[in-house]
Amino acid sequence: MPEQQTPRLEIRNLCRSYDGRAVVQDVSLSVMPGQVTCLLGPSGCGKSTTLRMIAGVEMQDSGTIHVDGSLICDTHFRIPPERRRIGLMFQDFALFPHLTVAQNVAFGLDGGRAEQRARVEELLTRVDLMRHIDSYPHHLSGGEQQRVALARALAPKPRVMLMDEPFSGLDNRLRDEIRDETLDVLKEEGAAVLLVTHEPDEAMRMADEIALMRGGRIVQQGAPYNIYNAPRDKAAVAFFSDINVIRGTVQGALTETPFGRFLAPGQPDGAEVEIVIRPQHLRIDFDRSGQGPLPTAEHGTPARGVVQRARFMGNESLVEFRMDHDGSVLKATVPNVFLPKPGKALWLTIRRDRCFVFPAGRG
Ligand SMILES: Nc1ncnc2c1ncn2[C@@H]1O[C@H](COP(=O)(O)OP(=O)(O)OP(=O)(O)O)[C@@H](O)[C@H]1O
Repeated sequence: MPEQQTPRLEIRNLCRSYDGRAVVQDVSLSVMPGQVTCLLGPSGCGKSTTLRMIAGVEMQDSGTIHVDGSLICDTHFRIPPERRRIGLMFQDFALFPHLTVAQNVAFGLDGGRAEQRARVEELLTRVDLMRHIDSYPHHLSGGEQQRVALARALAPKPRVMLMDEPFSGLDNRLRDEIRDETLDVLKEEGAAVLLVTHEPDEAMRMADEIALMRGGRIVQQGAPYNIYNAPRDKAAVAFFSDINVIRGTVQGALTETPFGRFLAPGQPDGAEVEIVIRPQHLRIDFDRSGQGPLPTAEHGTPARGVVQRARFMGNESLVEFRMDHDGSVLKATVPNVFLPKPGKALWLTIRRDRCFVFPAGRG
Protein backbone atom coordinates (compact mmCIF):
# COMPACT_ATOMS: atom_id res chain seq x y z
CA MET A 1 0.00 0.00 0.00
CA PRO A 2 1.44 3.43 -0.89
CA GLU A 3 1.81 5.71 2.10
CA GLN A 4 -1.05 8.20 2.36
CA GLN A 5 0.38 11.72 2.32
CA THR A 6 -1.28 14.46 4.33
CA PRO A 7 -2.55 17.24 2.07
CA ARG A 8 -0.71 20.48 2.59
CA LEU A 9 -3.98 22.40 2.23
CA GLU A 10 -7.36 20.92 2.90
CA ILE A 11 -10.62 22.86 2.93
CA ARG A 12 -13.86 21.17 3.79
CA ASN A 13 -17.40 22.39 3.18
CA LEU A 14 -16.60 26.09 3.12
CA CYS A 15 -19.67 28.29 2.91
CA ARG A 16 -20.05 32.07 2.80
CA SER A 17 -23.08 34.28 2.23
CA TYR A 18 -23.36 38.02 1.80
CA ASP A 19 -26.69 39.61 2.69
CA GLY A 20 -28.38 36.22 2.59
CA ARG A 21 -26.92 35.35 -0.82
CA ALA A 22 -24.72 32.25 -0.83
CA VAL A 23 -21.57 33.06 -2.84
CA VAL A 24 -19.49 30.04 -1.74
CA GLN A 25 -21.39 26.83 -1.13
CA ASP A 26 -19.92 23.67 0.31
CA VAL A 27 -16.52 24.02 -1.32
CA SER A 28 -14.09 21.22 -0.49
CA LEU A 29 -10.68 20.48 -1.96
CA SER A 30 -7.20 19.43 -1.00
CA VAL A 31 -3.82 20.31 -2.46
CA MET A 32 -0.66 18.25 -1.94
CA PRO A 33 2.83 19.77 -1.50
CA GLY A 34 4.23 20.84 -4.87
CA GLN A 35 0.82 20.53 -6.49
CA VAL A 36 -0.96 23.32 -8.37
CA THR A 37 -4.74 23.37 -8.24
CA CYS A 38 -6.64 25.95 -10.27
CA LEU A 39 -9.99 27.30 -9.20
CA LEU A 40 -11.44 28.04 -12.60
CA GLY A 41 -14.75 29.74 -13.23
CA PRO A 42 -16.52 32.78 -14.62
CA SER A 43 -16.42 36.16 -12.94
CA GLY A 44 -18.41 36.31 -9.73
CA CYS A 45 -18.57 32.56 -9.11
CA GLY A 46 -16.89 32.82 -5.70
CA LYS A 47 -13.25 32.03 -6.47
CA SER A 48 -11.71 35.06 -4.78
CA THR A 49 -13.98 34.75 -1.76
CA THR A 50 -12.74 31.17 -1.32
CA LEU A 51 -9.15 32.37 -1.50
CA ARG A 52 -9.79 35.19 0.96
CA MET A 53 -11.20 32.74 3.51
CA ILE A 54 -8.12 30.54 3.22
CA ALA A 55 -5.87 33.60 3.58
CA GLY A 56 -7.81 34.51 6.70
CA VAL A 57 -8.91 37.96 5.62
CA GLU A 58 -12.50 36.81 5.41
CA MET A 59 -14.36 34.48 7.80
CA GLN A 60 -16.34 31.53 6.52
CA ASP A 61 -19.88 30.94 7.83
CA SER A 62 -19.10 27.24 8.13
CA GLY A 63 -16.45 24.73 7.10
CA THR A 64 -12.86 24.03 8.08
CA ILE A 65 -9.36 24.80 6.78
CA HIS A 66 -6.40 22.57 7.60
CA VAL A 67 -2.74 23.05 6.71
CA ASP A 68 -0.47 19.99 7.00
CA GLY A 69 -3.21 18.25 8.96
CA SER A 70 -3.54 21.02 11.59
CA LEU A 71 -6.69 23.06 11.91
CA ILE A 72 -6.07 26.72 11.12
CA CYS A 73 -9.65 27.89 11.01
CA ASP A 74 -13.18 26.79 11.72
CA THR A 75 -16.10 28.77 13.09
CA HIS A 76 -14.73 28.72 16.67
CA PHE A 77 -10.97 28.76 16.20
CA ARG A 78 -8.96 31.05 13.98
CA ILE A 79 -5.24 31.51 13.43
CA PRO A 80 -4.69 35.12 12.26
CA PRO A 81 -3.60 35.63 8.64
CA GLU A 82 -0.01 36.60 9.46
CA ARG A 83 0.59 33.34 11.36
CA ARG A 84 -0.81 30.98 8.73
CA ARG A 85 2.38 30.72 6.64
CA ILE A 86 0.34 31.32 3.55
CA GLY A 87 1.87 33.33 0.69
CA LEU A 88 -0.26 35.62 -1.42
CA MET A 89 0.16 36.85 -4.94
CA PHE A 90 -2.44 38.96 -6.64
CA GLN A 91 -2.78 40.70 -9.98
CA ASP A 92 -2.10 43.99 -8.29
CA PHE A 93 1.16 42.80 -6.83
CA ALA A 94 2.41 46.31 -5.91
CA LEU A 95 6.02 46.21 -4.83
CA PHE A 96 7.10 48.89 -2.35
CA PRO A 97 8.39 51.63 -4.69
CA HIS A 98 10.80 53.16 -2.14
CA LEU A 99 12.52 49.83 -1.37
CA THR A 100 15.12 48.09 -3.51
CA VAL A 101 14.48 44.66 -4.99
CA ALA A 102 16.49 43.07 -2.14
CA GLN A 103 14.54 45.02 0.50
CA ASN A 104 11.24 44.12 -1.13
CA VAL A 105 12.06 40.42 -1.10
CA ALA A 106 13.38 40.58 2.49
CA PHE A 107 10.33 42.47 3.71
CA GLY A 108 8.45 39.69 5.48
CA LEU A 109 11.53 37.74 6.58
CA ASP A 110 12.54 36.95 10.16
CA GLY A 111 16.07 36.01 11.19
CA GLY A 112 19.46 37.72 11.17
CA ARG A 113 20.77 39.92 8.37
CA ALA A 114 23.09 37.27 6.93
CA GLU A 115 20.34 34.68 6.93
CA GLN A 116 17.93 37.11 5.25
CA ARG A 117 20.51 38.06 2.66
CA ALA A 118 21.16 34.41 1.84
CA ARG A 119 17.46 33.74 1.26
CA VAL A 120 17.07 36.90 -0.86
CA GLU A 121 20.04 35.89 -3.04
CA GLU A 122 18.80 32.33 -3.32
CA LEU A 123 15.41 33.50 -4.61
CA LEU A 124 16.71 36.24 -6.88
CA THR A 125 19.06 33.70 -8.45
CA ARG A 126 16.12 31.36 -8.90
CA VAL A 127 14.07 34.03 -10.70
CA ASP A 128 17.17 35.22 -12.58
CA LEU A 129 17.23 38.77 -11.20
CA MET A 130 20.46 38.92 -9.20
CA ARG A 131 21.68 41.68 -11.50
CA HIS A 132 18.79 43.83 -10.25
CA ILE A 133 19.28 43.16 -6.56
CA ASP A 134 19.90 46.85 -5.77
CA SER A 135 17.51 48.31 -8.38
CA TYR A 136 14.26 50.02 -7.52
CA PRO A 137 10.97 48.58 -8.87
CA HIS A 138 10.39 51.39 -11.38
CA HIS A 139 13.59 50.38 -13.19
CA LEU A 140 12.19 46.92 -13.89
CA SER A 141 9.86 45.72 -16.64
CA GLY A 142 6.39 44.39 -15.77
CA GLY A 143 7.61 40.80 -16.06
CA GLU A 144 10.62 41.47 -13.87
CA GLN A 145 8.46 43.13 -11.24
CA GLN A 146 6.22 40.08 -11.31
CA ARG A 147 9.22 37.85 -10.67
CA VAL A 148 10.26 40.02 -7.73
CA ALA A 149 6.72 39.72 -6.37
CA LEU A 150 6.99 35.95 -6.66
CA ALA A 151 10.34 35.96 -4.85
CA ARG A 152 8.86 38.17 -2.13
CA ALA A 153 5.85 35.88 -1.67
CA LEU A 154 8.08 32.79 -1.50
CA ALA A 155 10.78 34.28 0.76
CA PRO A 156 9.21 33.26 4.11
CA LYS A 157 8.81 29.67 2.77
CA PRO A 158 5.02 29.60 2.78
CA ARG A 159 3.45 26.18 3.01
CA VAL A 160 0.60 27.34 0.81
CA MET A 161 0.64 29.90 -2.02
CA LEU A 162 -2.60 31.58 -2.99
CA MET A 163 -2.54 33.31 -6.36
CA ASP A 164 -5.44 35.38 -7.67
CA GLU A 165 -5.17 36.07 -11.42
CA PRO A 166 -1.49 36.87 -10.86
CA PHE A 167 -0.59 37.10 -14.56
CA SER A 168 -3.50 39.07 -15.94
CA GLY A 169 -1.62 42.37 -15.90
CA LEU A 170 1.04 41.04 -18.30
CA ASP A 171 0.88 41.04 -22.07
CA ASN A 172 0.30 37.70 -23.80
CA ARG A 173 3.78 36.65 -24.84
CA LEU A 174 5.39 37.68 -21.60
CA ARG A 175 2.62 35.94 -19.68
CA ASP A 176 3.35 32.50 -21.11
CA GLU A 177 7.02 32.84 -20.27
CA ILE A 178 6.41 34.09 -16.72
CA ARG A 179 3.80 31.40 -16.08
CA ASP A 180 6.22 28.63 -16.98
CA GLU A 181 9.05 30.12 -14.92
CA THR A 182 6.74 30.69 -11.96
CA LEU A 183 5.55 27.13 -12.13
CA ASP A 184 9.11 25.79 -12.05
CA VAL A 185 9.98 27.90 -9.00
CA LEU A 186 6.77 26.96 -7.16
CA LYS A 187 7.35 23.26 -7.78
CA GLU A 188 10.91 23.48 -6.50
CA GLU A 189 9.76 25.24 -3.34
CA GLY A 190 7.19 22.51 -2.67
CA ALA A 191 4.36 24.84 -1.62
CA ALA A 192 0.79 23.80 -2.30
CA VAL A 193 -0.54 26.30 -4.82
CA LEU A 194 -4.14 27.35 -5.23
CA LEU A 195 -4.46 29.58 -8.25
CA VAL A 196 -7.59 31.46 -9.19
CA THR A 197 -8.25 32.19 -12.82
CA HIS A 198 -11.13 32.72 -15.21
CA GLU A 199 -8.96 31.74 -18.17
CA PRO A 200 -9.19 28.10 -19.23
CA ASP A 201 -5.87 28.32 -21.08
CA GLU A 202 -4.11 29.43 -17.94
CA ALA A 203 -5.65 26.61 -15.92
CA MET A 204 -4.77 24.01 -18.56
CA ARG A 205 -1.23 25.27 -18.72
CA MET A 206 -0.54 25.51 -15.00
CA ALA A 207 -2.73 23.08 -13.14
CA ASP A 208 -2.13 19.55 -11.94
CA GLU A 209 -5.77 19.66 -11.01
CA ILE A 210 -8.64 21.94 -12.02
CA ALA A 211 -11.65 22.66 -9.82
CA LEU A 212 -14.34 24.07 -12.05
CA MET A 213 -16.55 26.53 -10.12
CA ARG A 214 -19.97 27.84 -10.99
CA GLY A 215 -22.48 29.68 -8.84
CA GLY A 216 -20.40 29.25 -5.67
CA ARG A 217 -19.93 25.50 -6.05
CA ILE A 218 -17.25 23.23 -7.41
CA VAL A 219 -19.07 21.43 -10.21
CA GLN A 220 -16.22 19.24 -11.42
CA GLN A 221 -12.71 18.50 -10.27
CA GLY A 222 -9.90 16.55 -11.86
CA ALA A 223 -6.77 16.57 -14.02
CA PRO A 224 -6.99 19.03 -16.95
CA TYR A 225 -7.11 16.14 -19.43
CA ASN A 226 -10.10 14.60 -17.69
CA ILE A 227 -12.01 17.84 -17.32
CA TYR A 228 -11.49 18.61 -21.01
CA ASN A 229 -12.29 15.15 -22.28
CA ALA A 230 -14.98 14.06 -19.83
CA PRO A 231 -16.89 17.27 -19.04
CA ARG A 232 -19.92 16.75 -16.85
CA ASP A 233 -22.27 19.08 -18.72
CA LYS A 234 -22.62 21.42 -21.67
CA ALA A 235 -21.38 24.44 -19.73
CA ALA A 236 -18.18 22.58 -18.81
CA VAL A 237 -17.53 21.92 -22.52
CA ALA A 238 -18.37 25.52 -23.40
CA PHE A 239 -16.00 26.87 -20.79
CA PHE A 240 -13.00 25.52 -22.71
CA SER A 241 -14.03 26.08 -26.32
CA ASP A 242 -16.75 27.10 -28.73
CA ILE A 243 -19.43 24.45 -29.03
CA ASN A 244 -22.01 23.20 -31.50
CA VAL A 245 -25.24 21.75 -30.17
CA ILE A 246 -27.56 19.33 -32.00
CA ARG A 247 -30.82 18.31 -30.41
CA GLY A 248 -32.44 14.91 -30.54
CA THR A 249 -35.04 12.66 -28.92
CA VAL A 250 -34.14 9.31 -27.41
CA GLN A 251 -35.63 6.05 -28.60
CA GLY A 252 -34.14 2.79 -27.38
CA ALA A 253 -31.02 4.47 -25.91
CA LEU A 254 -30.29 6.01 -29.33
CA THR A 255 -31.05 9.37 -30.83
CA GLU A 256 -31.60 9.81 -34.53
CA THR A 257 -30.26 13.01 -36.17
CA PRO A 258 -29.38 14.22 -39.68
CA PHE A 259 -25.82 13.15 -38.77
CA GLY A 260 -26.95 9.59 -38.07
CA ARG A 261 -27.51 7.87 -34.77
CA PHE A 262 -25.86 8.71 -31.48
CA LEU A 263 -25.75 6.57 -28.37
CA ALA A 264 -27.66 8.03 -25.44
CA PRO A 265 -27.02 5.43 -22.74
CA GLY A 266 -29.15 5.66 -19.63
CA GLN A 267 -31.61 8.11 -21.22
CA PRO A 268 -35.28 7.09 -21.19
CA ASP A 269 -37.39 6.92 -24.34
CA GLY A 270 -38.76 10.33 -25.27
CA ALA A 271 -36.01 12.25 -23.39
CA GLU A 272 -34.62 15.31 -25.14
CA VAL A 273 -30.84 15.27 -25.42
CA GLU A 274 -28.17 17.66 -26.64
CA ILE A 275 -25.21 16.40 -28.62
CA VAL A 276 -22.33 18.78 -27.97
CA ILE A 277 -19.38 18.95 -30.38
CA ARG A 278 -16.34 21.17 -30.41
CA PRO A 279 -15.67 22.89 -33.78
CA GLN A 280 -12.42 20.93 -34.24
CA HIS A 281 -14.35 17.65 -34.17
CA LEU A 282 -16.60 18.41 -37.11
CA ARG A 283 -15.09 17.04 -40.30
CA ILE A 284 -15.62 18.82 -43.60
CA ASP A 285 -15.89 16.88 -46.84
CA PHE A 286 -16.45 17.94 -50.45
CA ASP A 287 -19.63 17.69 -52.41
CA ARG A 288 -19.46 15.01 -55.09
CA SER A 289 -22.34 15.92 -57.44
CA GLY A 290 -24.82 16.37 -54.63
CA GLN A 291 -23.39 13.62 -52.44
CA GLY A 292 -21.11 13.56 -49.46
CA PRO A 293 -18.87 10.78 -48.17
CA LEU A 294 -20.34 7.37 -47.39
CA PRO A 295 -21.56 6.86 -43.80
CA THR A 296 -19.11 5.16 -41.43
CA ALA A 297 -19.35 3.87 -37.87
CA GLU A 298 -16.74 6.38 -36.74
CA HIS A 299 -18.24 9.47 -38.37
CA GLY A 300 -21.91 8.61 -38.92
CA THR A 301 -23.91 10.11 -41.78
CA PRO A 302 -22.87 13.35 -43.51
CA ALA A 303 -25.20 16.35 -43.47
CA ARG A 304 -24.98 19.16 -46.02
CA GLY A 305 -24.41 22.80 -45.20
CA VAL A 306 -23.66 26.00 -47.06
CA VAL A 307 -20.66 28.12 -46.13
CA GLN A 308 -21.70 31.42 -44.52
CA ARG A 309 -18.24 32.71 -43.76
CA ALA A 310 -14.70 31.51 -43.42
CA ARG A 311 -11.99 33.24 -41.43
CA PHE A 312 -8.28 32.63 -41.04
CA MET A 313 -7.41 32.63 -37.33
CA GLY A 314 -3.64 32.14 -37.40
CA ASN A 315 -3.05 28.45 -36.82
CA GLU A 316 -6.50 27.38 -37.98
CA SER A 317 -9.45 28.48 -40.09
CA LEU A 318 -12.98 28.84 -38.78
CA VAL A 319 -15.79 28.00 -41.19
CA GLU A 320 -19.46 28.66 -40.41
CA PHE A 321 -22.16 26.65 -42.16
CA ARG A 322 -25.90 27.04 -42.46
CA MET A 323 -27.26 23.51 -42.43
CA ASP A 324 -29.73 22.41 -45.11
CA HIS A 325 -31.83 20.28 -42.76
CA ASP A 326 -32.88 22.96 -40.23
CA GLY A 327 -31.13 26.24 -41.06
CA SER A 328 -29.01 26.04 -37.91
CA VAL A 329 -25.45 27.39 -37.93
CA LEU A 330 -22.55 25.04 -37.14
CA LYS A 331 -18.91 26.00 -36.72
CA ALA A 332 -15.97 23.91 -37.81
CA THR A 333 -12.28 24.63 -37.44
CA VAL A 334 -9.65 23.25 -39.77
CA PRO A 335 -5.88 23.36 -39.19
CA ASN A 336 -3.97 25.88 -41.32
CA VAL A 337 -5.68 27.64 -44.21
CA PHE A 338 -9.03 26.50 -45.54
CA LEU A 339 -11.19 29.36 -46.78
CA PRO A 340 -14.08 28.10 -48.96
CA LYS A 341 -16.19 30.79 -50.59
CA PRO A 342 -19.54 31.75 -49.00
CA GLY A 343 -22.36 29.90 -50.77
CA LYS A 344 -20.35 26.75 -51.38
CA ALA A 345 -22.07 23.52 -50.34
CA LEU A 346 -19.98 21.09 -48.27
CA TRP A 347 -20.70 18.06 -46.07
CA LEU A 348 -20.11 17.71 -42.37
CA THR A 349 -19.63 14.61 -40.26
CA ILE A 350 -19.19 14.22 -36.51
CA ARG A 351 -16.63 12.02 -34.81
CA ARG A 352 -18.57 9.75 -32.51
CA ASP A 353 -15.75 9.42 -29.98
CA ARG A 354 -15.45 13.18 -29.61
CA CYS A 355 -19.00 14.30 -28.95
CA PHE A 356 -20.87 14.48 -25.65
CA VAL A 357 -24.51 13.60 -25.16
CA PHE A 358 -26.27 15.33 -22.24
CA PRO A 359 -29.89 15.56 -21.15
CA ALA A 360 -31.28 18.77 -22.70
CA GLY A 361 -31.22 21.81 -20.46
CA ARG A 362 -28.47 20.57 -18.12
CA GLY A 363 -25.73 23.16 -17.54
N1 LIG B 1 -17.62 41.86 0.72
C1 LIG B 1 -18.63 41.54 -0.09
N2 LIG B 1 -19.88 41.97 0.15
C2 LIG B 1 -20.91 41.61 -0.65
N3 LIG B 1 -20.80 40.83 -1.75
C3 LIG B 1 -19.56 40.36 -2.05
C4 LIG B 1 -18.42 40.70 -1.25
N4 LIG B 1 -17.34 40.07 -1.79
C5 LIG B 1 -17.79 39.42 -2.88
N5 LIG B 1 -19.13 39.59 -3.03
C6 LIG B 1 -19.96 38.99 -4.08
O1 LIG B 1 -19.77 37.59 -4.06
C7 LIG B 1 -19.74 37.05 -5.39
C8 LIG B 1 -18.45 36.27 -5.60
O2 LIG B 1 -17.37 37.18 -5.63
P1 LIG B 1 -15.87 36.68 -5.88
O3 LIG B 1 -15.00 37.90 -5.90
O4 LIG B 1 -15.54 35.61 -4.92
O5 LIG B 1 -15.98 36.07 -7.33
P2 LIG B 1 -14.85 35.65 -8.35
O6 LIG B 1 -15.25 34.33 -8.90
O7 LIG B 1 -13.52 35.75 -7.72
O8 LIG B 1 -15.01 36.75 -9.47
P3 LIG B 1 -13.90 37.67 -10.19
O9 LIG B 1 -13.14 36.74 -11.09
O10 LIG B 1 -14.72 38.66 -10.94
O11 LIG B 1 -13.09 38.28 -9.10
C9 LIG B 1 -19.89 38.23 -6.32
O12 LIG B 1 -21.25 38.31 -6.74
C10 LIG B 1 -19.52 39.43 -5.48
O13 LIG B 1 -20.24 40.57 -5.89
